[in-house]
Amino acid sequence: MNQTVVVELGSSRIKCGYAGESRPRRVLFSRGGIGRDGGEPWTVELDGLGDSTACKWTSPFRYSESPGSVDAIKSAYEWEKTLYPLLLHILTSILFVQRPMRHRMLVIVNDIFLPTNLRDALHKVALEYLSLGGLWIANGGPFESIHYLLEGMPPRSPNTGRAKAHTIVDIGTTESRVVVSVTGSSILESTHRVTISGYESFLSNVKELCNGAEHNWVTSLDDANKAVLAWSSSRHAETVSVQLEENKEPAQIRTETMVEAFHRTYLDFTSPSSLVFALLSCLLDCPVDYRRSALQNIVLIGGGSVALRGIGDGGITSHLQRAIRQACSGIEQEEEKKDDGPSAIASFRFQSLGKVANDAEIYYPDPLAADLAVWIGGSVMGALRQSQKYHKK
Ligand SMILES: Nc1ncnc2c1ncn2[C@@H]1O[C@H](COP(=O)(O)OP(=O)(O)OP(=O)(O)O)[C@@H](O)[C@H]1O
Repeated sequence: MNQTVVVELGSSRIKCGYAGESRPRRVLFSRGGIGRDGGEPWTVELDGLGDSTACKWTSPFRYSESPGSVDAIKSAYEWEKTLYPLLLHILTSILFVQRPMRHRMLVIVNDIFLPTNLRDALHKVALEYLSLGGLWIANGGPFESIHYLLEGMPPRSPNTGRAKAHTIVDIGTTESRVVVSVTGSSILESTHRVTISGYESFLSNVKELCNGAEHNWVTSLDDANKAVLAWSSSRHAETVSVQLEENKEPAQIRTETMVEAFHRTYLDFTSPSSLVFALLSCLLDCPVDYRRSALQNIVLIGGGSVALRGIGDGGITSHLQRAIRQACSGIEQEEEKKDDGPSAIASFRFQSLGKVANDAEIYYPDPLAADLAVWIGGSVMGALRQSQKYHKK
Protein backbone atom coordinates (compact mmCIF):
# COMPACT_ATOMS: atom_id res chain seq x y z
CA MET A 1 0.00 0.00 0.00
CA ASN A 2 1.29 3.48 -0.84
CA GLN A 3 0.97 5.18 2.52
CA THR A 4 1.07 8.95 2.77
CA VAL A 5 4.40 10.29 4.00
CA VAL A 6 4.10 13.11 6.57
CA VAL A 7 6.93 15.65 6.89
CA GLU A 8 6.92 18.58 9.32
CA LEU A 9 9.60 21.10 8.34
CA GLY A 10 10.26 22.93 11.61
CA SER A 11 12.84 25.66 11.97
CA SER A 12 15.23 23.47 13.94
CA ARG A 13 13.66 20.02 13.83
CA ILE A 14 12.26 17.99 10.98
CA LYS A 15 9.80 15.25 11.87
CA CYS A 16 9.03 12.58 9.32
CA GLY A 17 7.06 9.36 9.18
CA TYR A 18 3.98 7.67 7.79
CA ALA A 19 0.36 8.80 8.07
CA GLY A 20 -1.69 6.68 10.44
CA GLU A 21 1.23 6.10 12.81
CA SER A 22 1.25 7.51 16.33
CA ARG A 23 4.72 9.07 16.19
CA PRO A 24 7.22 10.18 13.57
CA ARG A 25 9.76 7.56 12.51
CA ARG A 26 12.56 10.08 12.97
CA VAL A 27 13.17 13.60 14.25
CA LEU A 28 16.12 15.28 12.51
CA PHE A 29 18.00 17.88 14.53
CA SER A 30 20.07 20.82 13.54
CA ARG A 31 23.77 19.92 13.63
CA GLY A 32 24.44 23.12 15.54
CA GLY A 33 21.64 22.30 17.96
CA ILE A 34 20.71 24.86 20.54
CA GLY A 35 24.17 26.38 20.40
CA ARG A 36 23.47 27.83 16.92
CA ASP A 37 23.77 31.56 17.60
CA GLY A 38 24.55 33.24 14.34
CA GLY A 39 21.22 32.82 12.50
CA GLU A 40 23.00 30.61 9.96
CA PRO A 41 20.95 28.11 7.98
CA TRP A 42 21.12 24.95 10.01
CA THR A 43 22.27 21.59 8.82
CA VAL A 44 20.29 18.41 9.14
CA GLU A 45 22.28 15.67 10.78
CA LEU A 46 22.71 12.92 8.22
CA ASP A 47 23.83 9.76 9.95
CA GLY A 48 27.11 8.42 8.69
CA LEU A 49 27.69 11.11 6.06
CA GLY A 50 30.21 13.90 6.21
CA ASP A 51 29.57 17.63 6.19
CA SER A 52 30.01 17.85 2.44
CA THR A 53 26.86 15.90 1.71
CA ALA A 54 24.78 17.37 4.52
CA CYS A 55 21.42 18.84 3.65
CA LYS A 56 20.63 22.40 4.51
CA TRP A 57 17.24 23.62 5.52
CA THR A 58 16.41 27.25 6.16
CA SER A 59 13.07 28.08 7.66
CA PRO A 60 11.32 30.37 5.15
CA PHE A 61 10.00 32.77 7.73
CA ARG A 62 11.53 34.31 10.82
CA TYR A 63 9.76 36.90 12.86
CA SER A 64 13.09 38.36 13.86
CA GLU A 65 14.85 39.09 10.62
CA SER A 66 18.27 37.66 11.18
CA PRO A 67 20.82 38.18 8.44
CA GLY A 68 21.30 35.27 6.13
CA SER A 69 18.13 33.43 7.09
CA VAL A 70 14.85 34.63 5.58
CA ASP A 71 16.45 36.51 2.77
CA ALA A 72 18.91 33.75 2.02
CA ILE A 73 16.59 31.92 -0.37
CA LYS A 74 14.74 34.04 -2.89
CA SER A 75 13.97 31.88 -5.89
CA ALA A 76 12.15 28.61 -6.44
CA TYR A 77 15.33 27.20 -7.99
CA GLU A 78 17.29 27.83 -4.80
CA TRP A 79 14.57 26.14 -2.78
CA GLU A 80 14.75 23.17 -5.16
CA LYS A 81 18.47 22.81 -4.46
CA THR A 82 17.68 22.75 -0.74
CA LEU A 83 14.63 20.55 -0.85
CA TYR A 84 15.71 17.85 -3.29
CA PRO A 85 18.58 16.35 -1.21
CA LEU A 86 16.58 16.77 1.98
CA LEU A 87 13.40 15.07 0.79
CA LEU A 88 15.36 12.40 -1.10
CA HIS A 89 17.25 11.59 2.10
CA ILE A 90 14.03 11.42 4.10
CA LEU A 91 12.37 9.11 1.58
CA THR A 92 15.23 6.77 0.83
CA SER A 93 17.43 6.69 3.95
CA ILE A 94 14.84 7.21 6.68
CA LEU A 95 11.59 5.85 5.37
CA PHE A 96 13.15 3.35 2.92
CA VAL A 97 10.69 4.16 0.16
CA GLN A 98 11.42 2.13 -2.97
CA ARG A 99 11.36 3.58 -6.46
CA PRO A 100 9.06 4.28 -8.22
CA MET A 101 7.83 6.44 -5.36
CA ARG A 102 4.08 6.34 -5.63
CA HIS A 103 3.54 7.53 -2.09
CA ARG A 104 1.88 10.86 -1.51
CA MET A 105 3.50 13.44 0.70
CA LEU A 106 1.89 15.76 3.23
CA VAL A 107 4.11 18.69 4.13
CA ILE A 108 3.60 20.97 7.13
CA VAL A 109 5.63 24.18 7.41
CA ASN A 110 5.20 26.89 10.08
CA ASP A 111 3.69 29.52 7.80
CA ILE A 112 -0.07 29.67 7.43
CA PHE A 113 0.44 30.32 3.71
CA LEU A 114 3.80 29.37 2.24
CA PRO A 115 5.77 31.81 0.08
CA THR A 116 5.03 31.09 -3.60
CA ASN A 117 8.65 30.23 -4.47
CA LEU A 118 8.80 27.57 -1.74
CA ARG A 119 5.42 26.17 -2.77
CA ASP A 120 6.50 25.97 -6.43
CA ALA A 121 9.76 24.30 -5.49
CA LEU A 122 8.01 21.74 -3.28
CA HIS A 123 5.71 20.80 -6.16
CA LYS A 124 8.54 20.50 -8.63
CA VAL A 125 10.77 18.44 -6.35
CA ALA A 126 8.02 16.11 -5.12
CA LEU A 127 6.15 15.52 -8.37
CA GLU A 128 8.80 15.94 -11.04
CA TYR A 129 12.17 15.04 -9.51
CA LEU A 130 11.01 12.43 -6.97
CA SER A 131 7.98 11.21 -8.96
CA LEU A 132 5.78 11.06 -5.90
CA GLY A 133 2.13 10.13 -6.37
CA GLY A 134 0.89 13.46 -4.97
CA LEU A 135 1.72 16.41 -2.75
CA TRP A 136 -0.40 18.06 -0.12
CA ILE A 137 0.83 21.23 1.55
CA ALA A 138 -1.15 21.97 4.72
CA ASN A 139 -2.54 25.50 4.42
CA GLY A 140 -2.69 26.80 7.95
CA GLY A 141 0.66 25.24 8.84
CA PRO A 142 0.88 23.69 12.31
CA PHE A 143 -2.59 24.92 13.26
CA GLU A 144 -4.31 23.01 10.49
CA SER A 145 -3.06 19.66 11.71
CA ILE A 146 -3.57 20.29 15.43
CA HIS A 147 -7.15 21.28 14.57
CA TYR A 148 -7.73 17.64 13.55
CA LEU A 149 -6.58 16.47 16.99
CA LEU A 150 -8.53 19.00 19.04
CA GLU A 151 -11.73 18.18 17.15
CA GLY A 152 -11.29 14.50 17.96
CA MET A 153 -10.51 14.89 21.65
CA PRO A 154 -13.25 14.26 24.23
CA PRO A 155 -14.61 17.25 26.26
CA ARG A 156 -12.38 18.09 29.24
CA SER A 157 -15.26 17.58 31.66
CA PRO A 158 -18.69 15.99 31.11
CA ASN A 159 -20.39 19.20 32.38
CA THR A 160 -18.73 21.62 30.00
CA GLY A 161 -19.42 19.80 26.74
CA ARG A 162 -17.34 20.36 23.65
CA ALA A 163 -15.35 23.61 23.53
CA LYS A 164 -16.62 26.18 21.02
CA ALA A 165 -13.09 27.43 20.39
CA HIS A 166 -9.47 26.83 21.40
CA THR A 167 -6.53 29.20 21.52
CA ILE A 168 -3.52 27.33 20.22
CA VAL A 169 -0.12 28.48 21.48
CA ASP A 170 2.84 26.95 19.64
CA ILE A 171 6.17 27.65 21.37
CA GLY A 172 8.81 26.85 18.77
CA THR A 173 12.53 27.43 18.49
CA THR A 174 12.88 31.08 17.50
CA GLU A 175 9.26 32.18 17.62
CA SER A 176 5.91 31.49 19.25
CA ARG A 177 2.63 31.50 17.35
CA VAL A 178 -0.87 32.04 18.67
CA VAL A 179 -4.24 31.64 16.95
CA VAL A 180 -7.90 30.98 17.81
CA SER A 181 -9.35 27.86 16.25
CA VAL A 182 -13.13 27.41 16.06
CA THR A 183 -14.61 23.93 16.50
CA GLY A 184 -16.30 22.64 13.35
CA SER A 185 -14.80 25.45 11.29
CA SER A 186 -11.20 26.59 11.00
CA ILE A 187 -8.62 28.93 12.45
CA LEU A 188 -9.49 32.64 12.65
CA GLU A 189 -6.68 34.11 10.61
CA SER A 190 -7.25 37.64 11.95
CA THR A 191 -6.29 36.40 15.45
CA HIS A 192 -2.94 34.99 14.31
CA ARG A 193 0.07 36.44 16.14
CA VAL A 194 3.77 35.60 15.88
CA THR A 195 6.38 36.80 18.38
CA ILE A 196 10.06 36.20 18.98
CA SER A 197 9.31 34.46 22.28
CA GLY A 198 10.49 31.03 21.12
CA TYR A 199 12.47 28.76 23.42
CA GLU A 200 15.80 30.01 22.04
CA SER A 201 14.80 33.63 22.78
CA PHE A 202 14.32 32.63 26.40
CA LEU A 203 17.73 30.92 26.41
CA SER A 204 19.28 34.06 24.86
CA ASN A 205 17.80 36.14 27.67
CA VAL A 206 19.13 33.65 30.25
CA LYS A 207 22.56 33.90 28.64
CA GLU A 208 22.49 37.68 28.62
CA LEU A 209 21.29 38.04 32.21
CA CYS A 210 23.57 35.35 33.67
CA ASN A 211 26.64 37.13 32.41
CA GLY A 212 27.36 40.15 34.52
CA ALA A 213 30.41 42.15 35.47
CA GLU A 214 31.53 39.49 37.98
CA HIS A 215 31.42 36.43 35.80
CA ASN A 216 30.88 35.22 32.27
CA TRP A 217 29.87 31.61 32.70
CA VAL A 218 27.02 31.06 30.31
CA THR A 219 28.67 31.44 26.93
CA SER A 220 26.28 29.53 24.65
CA LEU A 221 22.60 28.66 24.36
CA ASP A 222 23.56 25.08 25.24
CA ASP A 223 24.93 26.32 28.57
CA ALA A 224 21.77 28.34 29.12
CA ASN A 225 19.71 25.22 28.40
CA LYS A 226 21.69 23.27 31.01
CA ALA A 227 21.01 25.98 33.60
CA VAL A 228 17.29 25.99 32.76
CA LEU A 229 17.08 22.19 33.03
CA ALA A 230 18.78 22.35 36.43
CA TRP A 231 16.33 25.03 37.54
CA SER A 232 13.36 22.93 36.39
CA SER A 233 14.46 20.04 38.55
CA SER A 234 15.17 22.10 41.71
CA ARG A 235 12.41 24.69 41.68
CA HIS A 236 12.81 26.35 45.06
CA ALA A 237 16.59 26.58 45.23
CA GLU A 238 18.17 30.05 45.18
CA THR A 239 21.10 28.84 43.12
CA VAL A 240 21.66 25.84 40.90
CA SER A 241 24.95 24.13 40.34
CA VAL A 242 25.65 23.52 36.65
CA GLN A 243 28.60 21.92 34.90
CA LEU A 244 29.17 24.27 31.97
CA GLU A 245 31.37 23.68 28.93
CA GLU A 246 34.16 26.10 29.70
CA ASN A 247 34.46 25.52 33.43
CA LYS A 248 36.01 22.59 35.20
CA GLU A 249 34.26 23.51 38.44
CA PRO A 250 30.43 23.56 38.39
CA ALA A 251 29.09 27.13 38.14
CA GLN A 252 26.62 28.45 40.71
CA ILE A 253 23.81 30.22 38.84
CA ARG A 254 21.17 32.26 40.64
CA THR A 255 17.64 31.15 39.76
CA GLU A 256 16.56 34.80 40.13
CA THR A 257 18.20 35.59 36.79
CA MET A 258 16.32 32.78 35.06
CA VAL A 259 13.07 33.97 36.62
CA GLU A 260 13.74 37.40 35.15
CA ALA A 261 14.57 35.99 31.71
CA PHE A 262 11.40 33.91 31.84
CA HIS A 263 9.35 36.97 32.81
CA ARG A 264 10.90 39.07 30.06
CA THR A 265 10.27 36.48 27.34
CA TYR A 266 6.86 35.16 28.26
CA LEU A 267 5.07 37.10 30.99
CA ASP A 268 5.77 40.81 30.57
CA PHE A 269 2.47 42.09 29.23
CA THR A 270 3.94 45.56 28.66
CA SER A 271 6.30 44.19 26.03
CA PRO A 272 4.87 43.48 22.53
CA SER A 273 7.44 40.72 22.02
CA SER A 274 6.27 38.70 25.04
CA LEU A 275 4.08 35.63 24.69
CA VAL A 276 1.37 36.94 27.01
CA PHE A 277 1.07 40.14 24.95
CA ALA A 278 0.63 38.08 21.76
CA LEU A 279 -1.88 35.79 23.47
CA LEU A 280 -4.01 38.63 24.80
CA SER A 281 -3.84 40.59 21.53
CA CYS A 282 -5.04 37.44 19.77
CA LEU A 283 -7.97 37.17 22.20
CA LEU A 284 -8.84 40.86 21.80
CA ASP A 285 -9.26 40.20 18.06
CA CYS A 286 -11.36 37.11 18.66
CA PRO A 287 -15.13 37.59 18.04
CA VAL A 288 -16.94 38.04 21.37
CA ASP A 289 -19.01 34.86 20.87
CA TYR A 290 -15.90 32.70 21.01
CA ARG A 291 -13.81 34.72 23.43
CA ARG A 292 -14.74 33.03 26.71
CA SER A 293 -14.32 29.55 25.25
CA ALA A 294 -11.02 30.53 23.63
CA LEU A 295 -9.77 31.76 27.04
CA GLN A 296 -10.98 28.62 28.80
CA ASN A 297 -9.18 26.41 26.31
CA ILE A 298 -5.66 27.65 25.77
CA VAL A 299 -3.67 24.69 24.48
CA LEU A 300 0.14 24.67 24.61
CA ILE A 301 2.02 22.82 21.90
CA GLY A 302 5.57 22.83 20.46
CA GLY A 303 8.89 21.68 21.86
CA GLY A 304 9.34 24.92 23.81
CA SER A 305 6.18 24.26 25.80
CA VAL A 306 7.56 20.83 26.76
CA ALA A 307 10.87 22.37 27.87
CA LEU A 308 8.99 24.94 30.01
CA ARG A 309 6.45 22.55 31.49
CA GLY A 310 8.12 22.20 34.89
CA ILE A 311 9.64 25.64 35.13
CA GLY A 312 9.44 27.79 38.28
CA ASP A 313 6.56 27.29 40.64
CA GLY A 314 3.85 25.33 38.81
CA GLY A 315 5.32 25.42 35.31
CA ILE A 316 4.55 27.79 32.45
CA THR A 317 0.79 27.13 32.66
CA SER A 318 0.31 28.65 36.11
CA HIS A 319 2.71 31.55 35.41
CA LEU A 320 0.84 32.43 32.22
CA GLN A 321 -2.49 32.16 34.00
CA ARG A 322 -1.37 34.64 36.65
CA ALA A 323 0.13 36.97 34.02
CA ILE A 324 -3.16 36.99 32.08
CA ARG A 325 -5.14 37.93 35.20
CA GLN A 326 -2.69 40.63 36.12
CA ALA A 327 -2.63 42.09 32.60
CA CYS A 328 -6.43 42.23 32.41
CA SER A 329 -7.00 43.63 35.89
CA GLY A 330 -6.15 47.16 34.75
CA ILE A 331 -4.24 47.75 37.96
CA GLU A 332 -0.92 49.43 37.42
CA GLN A 333 2.07 47.68 38.87
CA GLU A 334 4.22 49.59 41.30
CA GLU A 335 7.10 50.10 38.92
CA GLU A 336 4.79 51.09 36.09
CA LYS A 337 3.44 53.97 38.13
CA LYS A 338 6.85 55.57 37.92
CA ASP A 339 6.68 55.35 34.18
CA ASP A 340 4.21 57.44 32.23
CA GLY A 341 5.28 55.92 28.89
CA PRO A 342 4.00 52.91 26.99
CA SER A 343 3.91 50.58 30.02
CA ALA A 344 1.26 52.74 31.72
CA ILE A 345 -0.87 52.41 28.59
CA ALA A 346 -0.20 48.68 28.46
CA SER A 347 -1.77 48.17 31.87
CA PHE A 348 -5.11 49.30 30.41
CA ARG A 349 -4.74 47.74 26.98
CA PHE A 350 -6.23 44.40 27.96
CA GLN A 351 -8.68 45.71 30.54
CA SER A 352 -11.68 44.83 28.36
CA LEU A 353 -10.82 41.14 28.84
CA GLY A 354 -11.06 41.62 32.63
CA LYS A 355 -14.49 39.98 32.99
CA VAL A 356 -13.40 36.71 31.42
CA ALA A 357 -9.71 36.68 32.41
CA ASN A 358 -10.40 34.73 35.61
CA ASP A 359 -11.75 31.88 33.48
CA ALA A 360 -8.44 31.44 31.68
CA GLU A 361 -7.35 27.82 31.60
CA ILE A 362 -4.14 26.67 30.04
CA TYR A 363 -3.36 23.03 29.40
CA TYR A 364 -1.41 20.54 27.30
CA PRO A 365 -3.05 18.25 24.75
CA ASP A 366 -2.39 15.23 27.03
CA PRO A 367 -2.06 12.32 26.51
CA LEU A 368 -0.51 13.44 23.21
CA ALA A 369 3.06 14.71 23.41
CA ALA A 370 2.92 18.50 22.91
CA ASP A 371 6.19 18.53 20.95
CA LEU A 372 4.87 15.93 18.49
CA ALA A 373 1.25 17.09 18.39
CA VAL A 374 1.57 18.91 15.06
CA TRP A 375 3.08 15.88 13.38
CA ILE A 376 0.50 13.53 14.95
CA GLY A 377 -2.27 15.83 13.65
CA GLY A 378 -0.65 15.57 10.21
CA SER A 379 -0.64 11.80 10.58
CA VAL A 380 -4.42 11.90 11.22
CA MET A 381 -4.95 14.24 8.24
CA GLY A 382 -2.95 11.97 5.95
CA ALA A 383 -4.73 8.85 7.15
CA LEU A 384 -8.16 10.41 6.64
CA ARG A 385 -7.32 11.45 3.10
CA GLN A 386 -6.01 7.96 2.46
CA SER A 387 -9.12 6.19 3.73
CA GLN A 388 -11.32 8.57 1.70
CA LYS A 389 -9.34 7.61 -1.37
CA TYR A 390 -9.82 3.89 -0.75
CA HIS A 391 -13.47 4.42 0.11
CA LYS A 392 -14.07 6.02 -3.30
CA LYS A 393 -12.50 3.03 -4.99
N1 LIG B 1 10.87 17.02 24.23
C1 LIG B 1 11.51 18.15 24.45
N2 LIG B 1 11.97 18.47 25.68
C2 LIG B 1 12.60 19.61 25.92
N3 LIG B 1 12.85 20.57 24.98
C3 LIG B 1 12.43 20.31 23.74
C4 LIG B 1 11.75 19.11 23.40
N4 LIG B 1 11.45 19.14 22.08
C5 LIG B 1 11.94 20.30 21.63
N5 LIG B 1 12.53 21.01 22.62
C6 LIG B 1 13.13 22.35 22.50
O1 LIG B 1 12.11 23.23 22.03
C7 LIG B 1 12.51 23.88 20.81
C8 LIG B 1 11.34 23.86 19.86
O2 LIG B 1 11.05 22.52 19.50
P1 LIG B 1 10.11 22.16 18.26
O3 LIG B 1 10.01 20.68 18.19
O4 LIG B 1 8.86 22.96 18.34
O5 LIG B 1 11.06 22.66 17.08
P2 LIG B 1 10.69 23.24 15.65
O6 LIG B 1 9.45 22.56 15.14
O7 LIG B 1 11.92 23.17 14.82
O8 LIG B 1 10.38 24.74 16.01
P3 LIG B 1 9.47 25.73 15.17
O9 LIG B 1 8.06 25.37 15.58
O10 LIG B 1 9.89 27.08 15.61
O11 LIG B 1 9.74 25.45 13.75
C9 LIG B 1 13.72 23.10 20.29
O12 LIG B 1 14.68 23.98 19.74
C10 LIG B 1 14.26 22.39 21.50
O13 LIG B 1 15.29 23.16 22.07
